[in-house]
Amino acid sequence: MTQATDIPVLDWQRFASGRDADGFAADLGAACRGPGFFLIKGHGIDRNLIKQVFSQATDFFAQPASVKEPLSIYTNPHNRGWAHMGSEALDDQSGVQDRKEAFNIGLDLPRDDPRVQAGEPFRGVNLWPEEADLPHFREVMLAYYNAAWGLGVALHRAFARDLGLAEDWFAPHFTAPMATLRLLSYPPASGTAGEIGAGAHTDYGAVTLLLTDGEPGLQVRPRGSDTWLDVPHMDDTFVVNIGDCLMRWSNDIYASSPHRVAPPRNKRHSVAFFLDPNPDSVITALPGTGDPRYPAVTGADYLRSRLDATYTPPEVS
Ligand SMILES: O=C(O)CCC(=O)C(=O)O
Ligand SMILES: [Fe+2]
Repeated sequence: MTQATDIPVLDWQRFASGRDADGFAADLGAACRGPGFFLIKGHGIDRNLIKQVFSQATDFFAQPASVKEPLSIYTNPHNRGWAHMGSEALDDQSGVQDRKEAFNIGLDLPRDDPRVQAGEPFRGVNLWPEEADLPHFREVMLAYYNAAWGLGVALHRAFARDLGLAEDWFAPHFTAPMATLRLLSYPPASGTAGEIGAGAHTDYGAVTLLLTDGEPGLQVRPRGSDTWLDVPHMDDTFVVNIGDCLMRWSNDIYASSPHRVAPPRNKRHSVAFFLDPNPDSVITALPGTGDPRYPAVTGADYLRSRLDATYTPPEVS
């Protein structure tokens, strides 16, 4: 088996026209079978919107903990809100907590949405900072959430093509997804032995669209390799990686590769958009991929099981 040792850069504009004239889907498929990580340029999301997301994130994290505390993810069973430093260990076997803080929003539903009223899993309302503190936060995050959702769904047209399916095969699975927009902030390394920004893990959903700020730290260990590669940062380019759901859907044809964030030299911000499927989507081997290697699981059950392993319950006082 050939082993990919680098992370390809792909130009989305080769596919965005709707015609796959020069084999973009096959190049994308090769990246998904190899490292499971690639960079996407020509993504079509407004550069200015991306700048605003980073600047709102900087302002959000700069607030004192007492202001962020009411938004704690612990007050919310739907994976929304603020995760304080030390609340998470993405490598749940390591016993080492990640040195980062984060803020999540999900699909924005009103309080009177029947799914919210019924208490369906991952169907909560978003938690927002006070408008007086961050007046544009909500509008910027929602605009970006929708743009990233659109790009993530569009990418699945190319995955489907590569996997020999109708291009719209995945569309019904992302109509009301458990997608999470997560702002991340990593403090500079303290120099303590064994510390980690984010422990080694695979992502849980179908695909992750990541924006980085240029401060190094992200590393990937491609399938079949025991070497950690630095994931490069390119201006106005997404780092995209395959998550467990798409690996399971593709019956291991695509790789959901372990990655981690080494403690950065300087403060580091990143913005992850995790595109998980609809909660009731059943993830089972796609047609034509052979005997299933995994039992069928719903999107919601899979995400719940992984989140439960990752979070440290708050101390009971
Ligand atoms: O911050 C990053 O660059 C990656 C974060 C990550 O892998 C995650 O939160 O799942
Ligand atoms: Fe990740």
